[in-house]
Parts: sequence; structure tokens; C-alpha cells
Amino acid sequence: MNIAVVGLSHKTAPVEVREKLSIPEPLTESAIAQLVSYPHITEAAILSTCNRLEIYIVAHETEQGIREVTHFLAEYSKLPISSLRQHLFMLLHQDAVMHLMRVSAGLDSLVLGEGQILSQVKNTHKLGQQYNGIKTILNKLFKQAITAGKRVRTETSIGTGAVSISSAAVELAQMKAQNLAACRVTILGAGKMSRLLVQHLISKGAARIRILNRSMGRAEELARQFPENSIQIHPLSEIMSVISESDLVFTSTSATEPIIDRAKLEIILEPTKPLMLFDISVPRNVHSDVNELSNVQAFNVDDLKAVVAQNHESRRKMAQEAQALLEEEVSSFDIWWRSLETVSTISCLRNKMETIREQELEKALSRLGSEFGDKHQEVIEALTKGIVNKILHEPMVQLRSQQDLETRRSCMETLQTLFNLDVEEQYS
Ligand SMILES: NC(=O)c1ccc[n+]([C@@H]2O[C@H](COP(=O)([O-])OP(=O)(O)OC[C@H]3O[C@@H](n4cnc5c(N)ncnc54)[C@H](OP(=O)(O)O)[C@@H]3O)[C@@H](O)[C@H]2O)c1
Repeated sequence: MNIAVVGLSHKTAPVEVREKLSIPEPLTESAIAQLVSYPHITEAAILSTCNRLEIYIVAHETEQGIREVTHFLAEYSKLPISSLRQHLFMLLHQDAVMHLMRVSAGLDSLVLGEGQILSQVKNTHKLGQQYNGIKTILNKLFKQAITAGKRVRTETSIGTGAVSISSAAVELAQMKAQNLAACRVTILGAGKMSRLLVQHLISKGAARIRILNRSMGRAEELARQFPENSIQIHPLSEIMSVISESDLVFTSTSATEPIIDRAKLEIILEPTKPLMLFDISVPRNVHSDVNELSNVQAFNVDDLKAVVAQNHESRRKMAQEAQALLEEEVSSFDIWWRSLETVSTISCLRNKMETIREQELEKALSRLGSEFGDKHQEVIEALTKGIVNKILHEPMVQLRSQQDLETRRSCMETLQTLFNLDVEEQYS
């Protein structure tokens, strides 16, 4: 058995490719079912965010397992494997383990240390368990990665910044528009990222904010979280008239098709009226053809790289600070992983002892005859079980706690030879 991750991220693929491989929550169940139906994959978990799609697997044969995931990705995205391959990364065991720890800690994010990724990793863990993709090994790995993510945020300076894709988008807007207070700002969507957009826009002085959302209830709920009259809300049906009265438009919905495109903007915009669009959605909410309009400037998540690249040095320092801590978590996972090697030997030895115990008990009871009452039989049965458990306890504890790999393997081999055990490998 081995752990592997196959995926693509903001480091390996542009948003045009990432959006084709975004797996929204309602499709997670069927995607996991398909992955674990392949012959070599025994566990699977899907981490799908605006920055990445990563598929973690446990496979009997790593190479075959990776091939099956690649096949799944090509089928899902409808991209030929040959063009998909250039964007994919693949990591095996130790590297895959460290990668998930780094992702969970926010060290692999476009906006270093952003808080959302930890809850996305938690959600992947929850859905993986719910849909039977995550079993023993990925369960332990994800739990360890979540612990790592929490530790990095509480024990290093990474968690202090309250940064997110939304804060980076507002920063980019400020760089482009200069004075946010003078701009008429519209946000499309009223979810988690929109709330963060409002928060950062207000903190940077924006005062004329309008929210467009599909359901008015959610828009009202969002508006209630901010000072009265700071936000105006509108139904999505008013999108074009609201945009025509805006200078900056942020889009952050979970729609899977573009909501704004060139044709729609041409109808409502004067050819000289400037408009800036900041789309943080993946899949994108703004079609790339809007760039053909000379008065429109459109930015997407990949354009945020320009903002985050500015604090390169602080990123490097933060990553260094967290690295030692992540190594501790990887090593703790590794100790657990290695202890799995002993599972087959231990259960085989237990089974052998149990068979002997049952056979000998049966012989003894038949010799004692029928005058021996049920009560006495129970006592004798408990006595034999107690003796077997006591004899096995110490060697089992010693075997499990043996940290040195070679010594443990040699102990297992000795046990297998002395007790003539026919061990079938379960985990490694
Ligand atoms: N969460 C993150 O960390 C993160 C980071 C960067 C980018 N993003 C991207 O930002 C976008 C929003 O993420 P989120 O976390 O804020 O999501 P969210 O909290 O689930 O909110 C989703 C929003 O999208 C709207 N929506 C869903 N389907 C729609 C459709 N077909 N047409 C119009 N509106 C629709 C919802 O409207 P209703 O209220 O009517 O349902 C809601 O306002 C996604 O594309 C995501 O990939 C997320």
C-alpha cells in the first residue's frame, strides 16, 4: 500500500484549466465512488478549491493507482491526457504526506497563510468519510494534516494576517483604482468570499457598496452584518442595470458558467465608460471575451499573483518558521504508518492462539462431562482467554512500540518463524 497525490494547482495550471477540473460539492459523492471503483485504489479523497484540485489515494500498486486517477481526471475534464499531463503534479508517500501538511497550513496557497484552506481540508475529510472514500490511512493522514494546519496558525506568525483571496482582490483593486472611497462598487454573490470582500472594502474606505445575489435572503443576512445603510442589496435579475452604474465589480459566486460576458456588457455600457471586473470565482464568473472591450479591464484569481509576489520575503520567512513544526507532524504520521506493518503479524498470532485456546477448551470440557454446569464452563472459558491475553500483551506492546524499523522487522520475522505464522499483508 502507498499514499499518492495527483493534482493541479495555481502553481502548475492556469485558471482556464483549473476551472475545468473543479469538482463542486454535489458531484463529490459520484467522483469518490468512481475513484474507489478502480481496481488499484482502496481509498480516495478530493480537495477541490479555487487554487487546486488534488486527489489523494491509497493504492495497492502506486503506478497503477496514479494511472487510474489520471484517467479519471481526463474523463472528468474532457481534456486529452496528453494536454492534461503537462499541468499535473504527482507526489508519492512521504512527499504526498508533507504536501498535504503544507496545503493545510496555507503554505502552498496563492495567498500565503490564508485561513479558508484549513476549513476546505476539513470539509474534504468530512465528505471523504461520508462517501466512504476515506478509511484507515487517509483518515489518519487528514487528521494529522488538520492538526498541523491548526498548529501552524496558533504557534507561528502565519495566522496573524487575516489574509484571503478576497483581501488580495481588494488590494489589487486599490492598486488599480487608487481611491476606493470614490468608486461605486458592486459585488456579485453573498457567500463567504463576498463577506470578506465587503469587510476589506469597508476597511479600505469603500462606502458605496451594492450586493447582487440570487437569493435575497442571503444578501439580507450579509448586509445585516455591516453598519446600517453601508450596503444596498439587489436581486440577480437587476445585474445589468446595477453594473451599468458601477465602477468596480467583484464576482464571487459558485456558478459553473460565466454570468458576465462581452455581449451583455456591450448592451449596457457606453463605449467610453470604464469598468473594472475582479473575478475571484473558479470556475470563472466573467467570460474572457470581455477583454475585447477597450473600456473594460478584467482580472481573475491568477492576476492576484502580482499582489502576493510583493511580499515574497515575508512569505519565505513564514514558511521557514512553519517547516520544523510540519516535519514533527510528518514524523508522527510516519511512526503510525510504520506501526501498521505489525498489524498483520499481530492479528495472525492472535488468531493462532485463539484457535489453540478454543480447541483445548473443547477437549477439556468434553473430558469433564455433563455434570460440569454452564457456570463452571464460563469461568474456565474466561480463565483461558485471560491467560492468552496476558501472555500476548507484553510482546505485542513491545512490537508496536519498537521505533527502529530494522529491529521491528526482525522481531516480526522471528515471531513468524517461531510460531509458523502465515501472514497475509494488510497495509504495507
Ligand atoms: N472559499 C474560498 O476560500 C474561496 C477562495 C477563493 C475563491 N473562491 C471562489 O469564490 C466563489 C464563491 O465561493 P464561496 O466560498 O464564497 O461560496 P459560498 O459561500 O458557497 O457562496 C456561494 C455564492 O454563490 C451564489 N451562487 C451559487 N450558484 C449560483 C448560480 N448558479 N448563479 C448565481 N449565483 C450562484 C450563491 O447564491 P445563493 O445565496 O443564492 O445560493 C452564493 O451567493 C467560488 O467560485 C469559489 O471557488 C472561494
